[in-house]
Amino acid sequence: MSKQAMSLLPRWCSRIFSVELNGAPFYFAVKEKHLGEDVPRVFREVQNRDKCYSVLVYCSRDRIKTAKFYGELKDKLLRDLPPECRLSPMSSFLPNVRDSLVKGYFLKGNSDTSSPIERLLSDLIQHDPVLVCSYSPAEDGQQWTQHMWSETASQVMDVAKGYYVVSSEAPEYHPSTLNIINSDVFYSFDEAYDVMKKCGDIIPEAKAVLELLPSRVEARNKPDFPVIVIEGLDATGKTTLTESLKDTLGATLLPSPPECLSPWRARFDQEPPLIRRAFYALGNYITADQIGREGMKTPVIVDRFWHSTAAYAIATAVSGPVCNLPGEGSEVYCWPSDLFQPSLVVLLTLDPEERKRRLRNRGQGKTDEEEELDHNQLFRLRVEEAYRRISGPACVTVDASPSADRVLQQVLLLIRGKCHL
Ligand SMILES: Nc1ncnc2c1ncn2[C@@H]1O[C@H](COP(=O)(O)OP(=O)(O)O)[C@@H](O)[C@H]1O
Ligand SMILES: Nc1ccn([C@@H]2O[C@H](COP(=O)(O)OP(=O)(O)O)[C@@H](O)[C@H]2O)c(=O)n1
Repeated sequence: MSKQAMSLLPRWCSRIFSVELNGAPFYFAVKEKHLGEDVPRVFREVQNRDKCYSVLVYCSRDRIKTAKFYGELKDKLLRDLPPECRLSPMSSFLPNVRDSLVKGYFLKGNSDTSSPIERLLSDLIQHDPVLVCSYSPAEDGQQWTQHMWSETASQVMDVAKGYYVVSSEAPEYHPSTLNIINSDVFYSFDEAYDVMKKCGDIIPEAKAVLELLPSRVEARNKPDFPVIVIEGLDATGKTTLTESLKDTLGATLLPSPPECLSPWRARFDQEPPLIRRAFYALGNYITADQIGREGMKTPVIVDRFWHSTAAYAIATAVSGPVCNLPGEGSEVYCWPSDLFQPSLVVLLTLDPEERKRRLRNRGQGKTDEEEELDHNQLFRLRVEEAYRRISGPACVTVDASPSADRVLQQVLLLIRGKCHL
């Protein structure tokens, strides 16, 4: 077993494991002895002949490589595993301990598929940063045990001792919230810059992005004119409103991410969250630099800014219902201390049905496939709630369902009240 895998072991029995089945997490722990505890539900539903496995990707010191590998692992498993094998997202963590989350997959196969699955896992453990365990019924037939695999120079074998798997309560903090800071959301220019810089060797476009960045985050004077950010989900009317505000106020309109990043956006959208989110975070600093210049001449309207970066990142990192989000007031929702703070942030909200209607009218209604609807609904609710929880500045919610002109008037009232325009 590699040194890095060994480093996960000392607190192995303090770790909780979570398997996500149909979007719901099932938690279990491992113990050296069992005292008649319940068999975890994940295993209770498994048929007699079935065998289960877990593949966890442990974090090497090279975060970029780990993030890339995690994304590639899913593709590899889906491609190479027998089609009957069921693959579910899985994680292991120390309850409520920051940065303790390791992610992976839970595999369920039957006796017909165990040989090809085990061949694939043997190959993985020898070449990649993974920790593999298999799960099978214990001798008494009542309990299930976890056996950790170990790779030696020539073969893969079970570590002799098995651990019993027992049911575990849901932790206070949803596991996916443990690693958000500086992996999904960046709270300073330097943290995001560091990720982009390290990407330079494997993603040539990262170098081009670095060249577009302001040479340093300058402590500019506050712009003379107000800076107003318009936020909201796709099709809530941001483009319509920002164009009208620009004309009405004689303002400069800046999109975020800035136009200079457009050629690279599709490229970074394909990357794992660590890299993708660093790209968007850096975009805000470019926009902030532009705000600093334009805000000396005219009012500035910004189409999306840090609220979007953080809210989408948090809502994607966390799965399930809104209650899984980090609680209100969590440091996760704090504004980066080195990022320009706008005078006003307006969040446009819209009834889901009306939003869908506007998406359809714009000719982009194809994402609303029935089977995805539930998932999207929860995602939408998480984004909106994360928007509302972000502070420093917090956003002011405006109902975007009235006519475009009435929404404009409503926002102008807010601007005049807050920014003395
Ligand atoms: N207040 C409004 N009432 C009705 N339709 C609107 C309103 N604002 C925008 N729209 C229409 O809804 C669609 C989405 O608006 P858009 O401004 O492109 O949203 P976003 O920039 O937030 O994606 C467009 O077809 C637009 O004409
Ligand atoms: N400042 C920004 C703007 C967008 N984004 C990301 O861009 C996506 C939304 O872009 P979009 O193309 O749907 O935006 P619009 O079509 O609404 O302008 C979200 O996934 C956000 O994560 C960001 O992270 N930071």
